[in-house]
Amino acid sequence: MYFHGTSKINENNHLEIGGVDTVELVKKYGTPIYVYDVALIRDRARGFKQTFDKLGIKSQVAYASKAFSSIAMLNLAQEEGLSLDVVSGGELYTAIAAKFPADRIHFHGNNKSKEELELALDYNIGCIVVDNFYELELLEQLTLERNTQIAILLRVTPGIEAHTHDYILTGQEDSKFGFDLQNGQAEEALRKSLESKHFKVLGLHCHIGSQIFETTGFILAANKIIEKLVEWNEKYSYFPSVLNLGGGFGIRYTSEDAPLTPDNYVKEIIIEVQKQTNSHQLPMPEIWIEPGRSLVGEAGTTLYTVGSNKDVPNVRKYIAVDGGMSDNIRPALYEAKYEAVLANRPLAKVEETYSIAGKCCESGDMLIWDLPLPNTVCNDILAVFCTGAYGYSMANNYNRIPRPPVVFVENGEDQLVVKRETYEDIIKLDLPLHSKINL
Ligand SMILES: Cc1ncc(COP(=O)(O)O)c(C=O)c1O
Ligand SMILES: N[C@@H](CCCC[NH3+])C(=O)O
Repeated sequence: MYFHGTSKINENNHLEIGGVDTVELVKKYGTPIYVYDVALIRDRARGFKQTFDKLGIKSQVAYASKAFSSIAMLNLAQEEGLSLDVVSGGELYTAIAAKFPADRIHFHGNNKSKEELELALDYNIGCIVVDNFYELELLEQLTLERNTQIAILLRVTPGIEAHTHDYILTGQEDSKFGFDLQNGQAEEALRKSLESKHFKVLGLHCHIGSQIFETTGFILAANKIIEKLVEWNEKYSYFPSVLNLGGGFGIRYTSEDAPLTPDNYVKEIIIEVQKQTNSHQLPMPEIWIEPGRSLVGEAGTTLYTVGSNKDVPNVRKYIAVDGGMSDNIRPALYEAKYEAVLANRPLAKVEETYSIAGKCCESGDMLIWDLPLPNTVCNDILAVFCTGAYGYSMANNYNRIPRPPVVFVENGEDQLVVKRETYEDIIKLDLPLHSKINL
């Protein structure tokens, strides 16, 4: 049995997280419920930040809020001195509502709308990561109308195929994201940006993919970028002050995963950039990174109540929980694997193998296949580990199932940070037929 962060078995023989008994949490808040181990998030944030500080490298560690965005989460990111990566008007709006310092917000996205860019300009955010020529033109027009200047990074695709699931790869040549580094697009984007007096071109950004366990891909990407920068420095006398190498640092979902620690992920990358820039007698740029999953993924645990079961003799035993692909779509989307225990009796003898079904009307709504568990009965509490990234943020109302609440636990205290959705919430945007209500 593997426990993340502060999770452990307590004197009541229950799973405890952040000093709080999960069985008590279920009594208080019901199920399903996402529980976040705040100390683990702080620990990860400090791990990344301190590595840069110890090496004396100017940096920004931006939390990729797509992994889990809520006002309290952004407050926590701010408390830990992180910057923030947002990728939509909604994520930016959450940052504004959380009063996140504007100058530390970076705005991503491959199809930002005029309204989204205007919101970013209104709030005067730290920088916009420009993804394509359409956006470059639109942003130039908007800054011209406002007679203002905005800091930008150019997102480039370095042509790296990182070893991960196809759908979460982003750095390869055939990708919807960014300016291609090899075919001249990135250079053209740089030239256009440098010509505009409305842009302050901070530097380049790349993100090679997600759930990556090795530093090789990051190093390769950095090298390809620096190679171009050397060329561009000669041609345009331009060298960036910022090199943003994105996120994507892998975490341990199951025993098959062997992640590095935050300092190990970034140390090698920093050293390589230092080596390359030194060898070309160029200044060391600030290094920015954007971890999402590695900050919050292992900190999240989802608690479910076990309900029905079905035995298919000689084939499989199913047990169903009171959530599923509506609160965790990753198994259905990526065949993602998870580990789980019974939170109310984690030490009970393992004597069965169950497949854990969700309650949605889809055969593919399976959370875990072939999970070894004790004899499990209705009302047992199943704790699925490592659901903190892309769980709540990808939750949905399929079958009109309300989204679960989010509770933070730390030092023996629990705090509700996102309320449970209600049936009223589910229908609140609906209008009856013939209502004749216009926008
Ligand atoms: C541009 C960018 N930055 C950061 C991230 C965060 O990735 P992860 O959660 O894997 O760290 C992503 C998602 O893959 C991304 O697309
Ligand atoms: N949402 C994905 C990863 C994509 C990250 C954003 N580019 C996941 O759950 O693993």
